[in-house]
Amino acid sequence: MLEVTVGTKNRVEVRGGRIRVLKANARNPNWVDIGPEPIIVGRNAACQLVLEDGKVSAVHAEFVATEQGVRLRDLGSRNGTFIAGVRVADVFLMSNTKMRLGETEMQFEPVRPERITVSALPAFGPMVAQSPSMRTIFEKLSKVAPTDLTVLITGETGTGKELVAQAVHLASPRAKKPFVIVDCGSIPPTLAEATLFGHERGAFTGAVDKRLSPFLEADGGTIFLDELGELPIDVQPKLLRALAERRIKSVGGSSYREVDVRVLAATRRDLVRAVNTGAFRSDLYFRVAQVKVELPALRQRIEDIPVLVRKMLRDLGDESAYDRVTNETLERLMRHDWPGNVRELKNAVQVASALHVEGEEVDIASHLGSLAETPQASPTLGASSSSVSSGGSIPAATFKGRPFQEAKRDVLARFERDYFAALAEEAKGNVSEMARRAGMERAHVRAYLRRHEILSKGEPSEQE
Ligand SMILES: Nc1ncnc2c1ncn2[C@@H]1O[C@H](COP(=O)(O)OP(=O)(O)OP(=O)(O)O)[C@@H](O)[C@H]1O
Repeated sequence: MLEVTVGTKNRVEVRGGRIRVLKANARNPNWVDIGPEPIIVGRNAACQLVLEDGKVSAVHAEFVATEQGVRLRDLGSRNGTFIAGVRVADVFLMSNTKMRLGETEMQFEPVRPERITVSALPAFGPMVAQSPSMRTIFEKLSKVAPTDLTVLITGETGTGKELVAQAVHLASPRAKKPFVIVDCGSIPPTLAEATLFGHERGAFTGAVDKRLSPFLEADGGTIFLDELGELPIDVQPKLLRALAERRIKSVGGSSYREVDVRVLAATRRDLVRAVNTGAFRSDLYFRVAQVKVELPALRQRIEDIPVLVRKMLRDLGDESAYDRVTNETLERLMRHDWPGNVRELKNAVQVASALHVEGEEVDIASHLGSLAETPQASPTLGASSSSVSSGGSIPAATFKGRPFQEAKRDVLARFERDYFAALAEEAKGNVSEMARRAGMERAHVRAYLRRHEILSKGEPSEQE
């Protein structure tokens, strides 16, 4: 059994360095240290290192100390980042290097000694991790949580962005006040302002009732702007003003109301690139990203898998089931690509835990991708819309003579389809209500609805 104890080592090592501009007349010719906090270099005055060069993009490149060396990432700049004449996108700098950003020559050198020790935590609220990258993030979150700083959380789908936001709220002095989620990805562009700031009755056609702004609902607490990158460009200045002035005015309203909310935001999109392409305003980006937290994909931190599995089984009320997860299973999990990240792992653990036979192995690996990869239930396998009978037994025609894994996937797919079709009917197509009843996140419910083409003729509704 793999060792999954966390909490013994609360410090990790990263390789740091320093950079400077080589031009004699540079505004800032001094060395800038590169630590575990990213240093953004660009023309925008809010960058940590500002370059006065018309060929440099507003937010051009980022340097950060990692375990592998200082990572230099071009942030989608127009004129590129070059090392020895080669345009680079994402590299690790290990030794003295000269690079060019736009027309600005820069120099990098590693620090001596190369390794910097930084604090790390094995858990933050409900989140656990073993990997140095996540434990460094937990350390950062524990420092940021008690403040009112805005935090921008980025990462692929299912990496835990919403969970981080909840955990930050719960670790803050605002914990007893509301935590309100606004899913910017599902706001129709024409209703963006009314959805963010509320509207008065009759303010526009269709505004039958007054609608309270989520900023007022969250007063004293935290507002979480999920999928911020999807916010329509024309409402971005209004959000920026609201954040800067800490007051809002509803659509059709006559006066401003002060609001006291802490703002957390998340996005799957690379917002910095969106800034460089003009799809996202740089001033709003810097206002929201006072602190940046980039959650690594699960495939980049596979050492977290055992502790996550153990935690998930514990949350399901059966931590001892971890003893029946074999090393082979954990190794298979660690080789998987995880397109759905921690959500995909949680899904597989839940299915494996529900289906496993008492006392036998908990075979999580055979339930991988039960959300993403399950084949559509075959129509040749019986026309009944419910292949799992009310007595719990499955008609033998469903699986007879078929390979076990394939048959199991089919049964699960049919179950998923029937479950979500019934749920959609009960909740009258309201995704938030479905999520509440199913005890799942809305994004997850939406993925199942899309997968099984439920509600595909009409838009799922998002009202709370
Ligand atoms: N470190 C962790 N420990 C335990 N559970 C986790 C962890 N990270 C994520 N999860 C679980 O994984 C699931 C997905 O997390 P979450 O919804 O926060 O992801 P997300 O990045 O916001 O996804 P999306 O971009 O699709 O909205 C949730 O059920 C969450 O509880």
